[in-house]
Amino acid sequence: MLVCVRTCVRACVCVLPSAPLTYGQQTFLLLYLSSVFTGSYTGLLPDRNMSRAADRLRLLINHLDPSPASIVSFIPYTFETDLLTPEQRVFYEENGFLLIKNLVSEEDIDRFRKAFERICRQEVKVPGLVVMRDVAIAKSEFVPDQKAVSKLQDFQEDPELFRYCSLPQILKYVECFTGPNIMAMHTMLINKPPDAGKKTSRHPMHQDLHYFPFRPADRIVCSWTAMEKVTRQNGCLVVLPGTHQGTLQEHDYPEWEGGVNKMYHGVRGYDPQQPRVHLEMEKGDTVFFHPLLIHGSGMNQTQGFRKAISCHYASGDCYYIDVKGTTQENIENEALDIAVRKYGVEGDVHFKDVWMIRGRLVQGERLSL
Ligand SMILES: CCCCCCCCCCCCCCCCC(=O)SCCNC(=O)CCNC(=O)[C@H](O)C(C)(C)COP(=O)(O)OP(=O)(O)OC[C@H]1O[C@@H](n2cnc3c(N)ncnc32)[C@H](O)[C@@H]1OP(=O)(O)O
Ligand SMILES: Nc1ncnc2c1ncn2[C@@H]1O[C@H](COP(=O)(O)OP(=O)(O)OP(=O)(O)O)[C@@H](O)[C@H]1O
Ligand SMILES: O=C(O)CCC(=O)C(=O)O
Ligand SMILES: [Fe+2]
Ligand SMILES: [Mg+2]
Repeated sequence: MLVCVRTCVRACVCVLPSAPLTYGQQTFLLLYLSSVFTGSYTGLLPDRNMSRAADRLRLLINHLDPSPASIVSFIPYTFETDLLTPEQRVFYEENGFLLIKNLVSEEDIDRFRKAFERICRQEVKVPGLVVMRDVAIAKSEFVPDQKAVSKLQDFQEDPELFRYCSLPQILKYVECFTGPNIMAMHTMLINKPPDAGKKTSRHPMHQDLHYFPFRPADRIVCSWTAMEKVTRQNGCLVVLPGTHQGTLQEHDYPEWEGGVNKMYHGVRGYDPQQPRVHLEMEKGDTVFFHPLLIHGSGMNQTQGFRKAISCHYASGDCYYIDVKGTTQENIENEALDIAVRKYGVEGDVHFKDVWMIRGRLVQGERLSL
């Protein structure tokens, strides 16, 4: 029983037997729950919900004896809505991702592709947009423009591309993870190029939370939509199921001979022997994943550019944290260097400002982000 409580802590409350727990088991569970609620656990609740959390804890305590089964509805990773089936909720709890087939229409994806091409042809100028070239291409000789782009970052000011972030069918899922107040914090269109022979088209295994100076992690989710069929051949997403239950790890540039793209940090000491899952997807399929889930993508061994569009969402009542003195300090410094160059601001700019100015409300109220 205790093992069950410890390993499936988040889901355990939904599988607790209705038989009364022993005194020791109750103590363990209560200690665990209170560490969750007081924030010593990574998946802590937002500050402003503390009093509600305390009420809930009191409620749980009252319910524990004699009937622990009455705390059935407490599943912290997802919210109860009419959308997710119990199987889908449990799948996300256990694996840290959820794949929904055929969520975005062909028509929408074709429109995003056209908007992307207009940007590559430099027919539109989008404020704040970062166009990234693959490091192998950037360092080689002339490459025609459309083919040189490996990633668009920060398309929040392009109305057509940003439509992706507000698609009602996406937001309905996002709400299950963030709750009703939703901020689009980071936008990306990835145009993974055919590998130029140096394996630079790989994206090292990482946790997206490394880049984010806001919490709680459990109220952040990424949606990633395949804009065409993605396979192991053209470098689909690779995930390590269940790693979202761990903590944020140290990230660094991997030591790759052929070079690594700017800011492509990987988890330090990545063990390639760990069981991984390749997420092959059809055009329009969408995966939602937790920011602690370790993921990356392999090299693109085809001649096509593998396209995907994505957005990171966070609950409007997430709050910023100071990452000084944490494992995230290295990415903060890099991001601030780029921000100083990009926005031409000196001195008093903070990591959180870089996020605050890019975040956009897509549903409900903008609270602390
Ligand atoms: C305000 C922005 C700050 C941002 C902050 C915060 C975080 C962003 C990530 C959020 C993450 C969310 C989730 C997880 C995401 C994981 C990722 O995807 S991380 C990777 C994201 N990558 C970036 O954000 C990189 C952004 N790119 C850039 O800033 C630029 O494209 C650039 C790499 C700085 C290149 O600038 P540019 O001026 O356009 O390029 P050039 O003048 O041609 O080259 C200058 C110099 O840089 C070399 N170079 C070019 N491309 C690359 C590359 N891809 N990788 C490494 N180096 C590159 C180029 O060779 C030149 O070098 P030289 O030595 O001077 O010749
Ligand atoms: N040292 C490392 N640090 C972080 N991530 C790594 C490291 N080495 C490989 N990876 C990542 O592991 C994932 C798997 O990559 P890789 O290209 O080796 O295999 P694959 O494409 O999944 O399968 P295969 O090429 O065998 O068909 C990719 O995300 C890759 O970037
Ligand atoms: O599309 C990919 O290759 C992975 C992108 C990714 O994980 C990221 O940018 O955070
Ligand atoms: Fe990522
Ligand atoms: Mg590969």
